[in-house]
Amino acid sequence: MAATIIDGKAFAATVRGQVAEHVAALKAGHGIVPGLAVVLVGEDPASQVYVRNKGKQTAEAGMASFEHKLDAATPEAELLALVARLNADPAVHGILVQLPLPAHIDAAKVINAIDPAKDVDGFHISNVGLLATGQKALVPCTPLGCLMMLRDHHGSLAGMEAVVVGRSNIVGKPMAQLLLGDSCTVTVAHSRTADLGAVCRRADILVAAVGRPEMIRGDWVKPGATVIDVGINRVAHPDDPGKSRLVGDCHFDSCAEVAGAITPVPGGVGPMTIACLLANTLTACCRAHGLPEPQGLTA
Ligand SMILES: Nc1nc2c(c(=O)[nH]1)N[C@@H](CN(C=O)c1ccc(C(=O)N[C@@H](CCC(=O)O)C(=O)O)cc1)CN2
Repeated sequence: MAATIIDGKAFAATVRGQVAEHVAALKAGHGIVPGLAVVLVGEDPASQVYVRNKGKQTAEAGMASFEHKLDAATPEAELLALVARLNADPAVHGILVQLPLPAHIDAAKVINAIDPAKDVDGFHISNVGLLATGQKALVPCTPLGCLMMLRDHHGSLAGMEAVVVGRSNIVGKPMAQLLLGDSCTVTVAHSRTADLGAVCRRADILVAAVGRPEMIRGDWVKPGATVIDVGINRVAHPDDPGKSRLVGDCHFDSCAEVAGAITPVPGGVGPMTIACLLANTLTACCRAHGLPEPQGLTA
């Protein structure tokens, strides 16, 4: 294996430490405690784990954590009423509705009901538009985490050729906007791109967010490229089909033989998602109170 492993778990701990320092200063200097409200509808096991971790890490950073767990059959109107209450609550600076939502709820309607200034997921159409037009926005946490890791590894990204594989609203599209903002030359590819391998081989920075286990293999990677694997896919264990294991969208061993640097799964992009959620909550709090934003924790 030739590649440097980009340790997202360690980097996320550093980011959380920086957030905690800012939070302590806000408390000491201004008596302000940033607050994050997380809303979970239903009992999806993975979502329950993510929401529990969000609450724990929010409290560890010194922020106030408000958890709202609703029954899977909660009517959409009830969820919208909760969002309206959180929008009006001055102790809440960030609101996150855990996805996916049950099928009877219109996720876009709920997301767009969140006050954009409290939309720490960066999914509200106002934040999407602000990011797309290069204005100050709240930025989706997973692509923000990828950008932080890339800046940390490379310094400047200007002039680099970036290929993002995946076109989701949560990762692919905002990732492309962020890389453009850092002056990369950006291609957005996807599962139906013609000769996807040849497109990927152009990339100095290859971001895989296509949701297909181990689809990208080493012969699609340009020698020395930086590979950011956003995929989190649970697959059967090869030695014991009764057990499962997590793999990314990249075939780690073959990609690591060719890449210059690569994020592992688990322990790469995933932990950065929650660290950036804390960073966004801090940013939203500072903006709400007209205070300077933390440096290095925003796009
Ligand atoms: N409202 C939102 N919903 C969802 C988001 C989001 O950003 N906002 N993202 C994902 C889930 N997610 C956070 O919510 C998330 C996913 C994965 C991880 C993580 O740390 N993964 C670990 C592995 C965890 C495991 O063992 O299963 C890793 O990659 O190392 C954190 C957060 C969908 N919903």
